[in-house]
Amino acid sequence: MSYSRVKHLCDTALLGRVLQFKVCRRKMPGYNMSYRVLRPRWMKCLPVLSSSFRSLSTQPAKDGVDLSKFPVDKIRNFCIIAHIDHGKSTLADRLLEMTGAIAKTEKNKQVLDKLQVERERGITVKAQTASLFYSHDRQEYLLNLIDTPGHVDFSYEVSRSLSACQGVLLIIDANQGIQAQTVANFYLAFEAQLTIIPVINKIDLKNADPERVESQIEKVFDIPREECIRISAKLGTNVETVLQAVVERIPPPAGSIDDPFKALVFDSNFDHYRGVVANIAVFGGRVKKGDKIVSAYLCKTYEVNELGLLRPEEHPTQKLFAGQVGYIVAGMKDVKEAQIGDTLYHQEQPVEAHPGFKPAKAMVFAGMYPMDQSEYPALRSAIERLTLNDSSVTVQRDSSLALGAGWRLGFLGLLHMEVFNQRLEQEYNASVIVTAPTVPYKAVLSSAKLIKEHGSEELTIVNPAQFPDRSVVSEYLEPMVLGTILAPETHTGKIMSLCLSRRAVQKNMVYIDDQRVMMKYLFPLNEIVVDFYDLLKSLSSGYASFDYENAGYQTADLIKMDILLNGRPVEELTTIVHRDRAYSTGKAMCERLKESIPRQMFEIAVQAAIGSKVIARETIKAYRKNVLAKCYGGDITRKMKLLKKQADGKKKMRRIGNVEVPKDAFISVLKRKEK
Ligand SMILES: Nc1nc2c(ncn2[C@@H]2O[C@H](COP(=O)(O)OP(=O)(O)OP(=O)(O)O)[C@@H](O)[C@H]2O)c(=O)[nH]1
Repeated sequence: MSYSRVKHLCDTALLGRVLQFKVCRRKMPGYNMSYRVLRPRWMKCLPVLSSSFRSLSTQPAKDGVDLSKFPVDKIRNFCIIAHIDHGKSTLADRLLEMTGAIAKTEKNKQVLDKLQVERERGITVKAQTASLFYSHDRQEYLLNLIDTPGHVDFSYEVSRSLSACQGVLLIIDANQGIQAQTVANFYLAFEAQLTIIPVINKIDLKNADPERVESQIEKVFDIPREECIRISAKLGTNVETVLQAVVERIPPPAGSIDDPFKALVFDSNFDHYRGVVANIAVFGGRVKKGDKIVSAYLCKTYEVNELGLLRPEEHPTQKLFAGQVGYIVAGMKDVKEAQIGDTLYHQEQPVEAHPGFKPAKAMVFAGMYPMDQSEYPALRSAIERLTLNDSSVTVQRDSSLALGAGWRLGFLGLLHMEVFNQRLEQEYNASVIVTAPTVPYKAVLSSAKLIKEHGSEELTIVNPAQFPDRSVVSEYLEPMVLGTILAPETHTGKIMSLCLSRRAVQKNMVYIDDQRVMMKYLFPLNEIVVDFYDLLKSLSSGYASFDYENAGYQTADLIKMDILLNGRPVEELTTIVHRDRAYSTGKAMCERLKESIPRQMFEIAVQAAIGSKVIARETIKAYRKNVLAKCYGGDITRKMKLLKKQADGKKKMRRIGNVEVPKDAFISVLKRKEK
């Protein structure tokens, strides 16, 4: 068997089955077995093989399960939503263990957080699906669980996942109580008209106060306290009640097996061997291997090569039926073919397409360039594939004088941008330069010529280098967000002054109980995007939480500020600032750059300028060789001559010297230190 064939089989889990057979025959533990049955040439596949084995060890039962025995009324589709770190992934682990989807071992921790970046950062960034088999009242149920991220930057993942569900488990930490993302996630589920089951987690903690949390839930969400379930996901306390509540309270999906086949693509990723793997929610009918299906988006026909359940690893089955959630591989080789939000139907039975998802609104834009222009094609394909898995990123071609051809990418927030960058490096081995992030400003043009050129009076500016001059603009607009802050009452003073310093306007303030306050502020997005959350956390000793939603645009007095290194403008560091902030921002950026740029053999002048007027300056001193070291005593004029020669040399170097700006300086220059 050839190497590529083995690899292919591993990926399609066929080899997994062959090896499983051998494991059973020789009665050996699956893990070690993999090394024994391999021939030396196959050893190269070990990483892939071991992951196949891991998946085998995590899904012992229900091989070849007949999904037709789960009619729609025996199916429940639900999401787990919560604020960051309230225990979604831990509860998902318990549910997987209790239903036998994974083995109960120490190693099986946060199994749904599969990405390296998720494990390293300890956060979920990607929603993950797992199908569970559960018996209740002597009836077998198929439960499809979707674990979602908690951070505001990934809320698009949450809203998409909700479209495949009829209910949610809203997890709330028994110690921290309701937090900003709890409120935001509650409203997402509420607007989608889903059944909400409040689950109070971490009751094992010493400071847990489930009573208080129940009162908060009653007050803020108007859900009676009797509906709350108290659990400890870590210890498994009362988790069985959660499963029962899922079956009893969440309605089964609508749709019938007799309807024409209709499925919504709610997520997808790219596999090197099989092409696009789409996660689907089947709204009606059934689909099987070999069926000819059509993508409503492109009107292209495909043949189904593989389909199955996610448990949480792929688990191929023969068919998928109405109400079920699973994956499908249909020979889509191009990333553009798998649009998230697309509808799939049978070739002979066209159906009305699902309206799809509202496109994610990018909040932060940054330039992304290859380290070396020769890496451009590889980076382009990496970005295309990663954006398939993360459809909330917008991509536009861009180029810069200094960095060559690249892209301008739009993200939902700074963490989203950092995670995307990290995934590019870890999953695609791509090394990139990311420029200073900016928010999408708008300019209302007054020049008829420009209006004609752009085809509209309003111009959105995602690249500060293209900021139009005041002379051709009647007004500038900046994006606003409505921020929600939840914090202990004792910290409100400090939080209010932080918000004021960010040009925020208070809209509302209510007590959610006798200790915690919920405040609403209207912020200019630019003021919160880089470092606001970190500062809020640090000045509230980690107790405040923050979430925001889009609040349109407002007129603002904006100007473009250039950063010059030795008199040369660095286009990638150009920023758009509010006029009142220009001096303080310019000064802070120069100071930050002074800290981030390493000293070189020549002096570097770091300047911030508006037009031709320099508003701030810092100097990075040159390394200096002691040219007088060998001059023992002697005439002063000789010393002066040596020093002058050195100074002339430095001047020349400074003129021709190229200042290298370190990669991370582009973001760090924008972070402000709060006094
Ligand atoms: N004491 C205690 N700790 C818990 C419990 N449930 C979760 N934790 C801990 O809380 C931390 C966060 O848990 P996660 O499951 O990663 O939380 P999450 O909500 O999935 O986090 P994000 O995906 O980042 O939003 C981990 O250190 C868990 O061990 C619990 O019932 N009791």
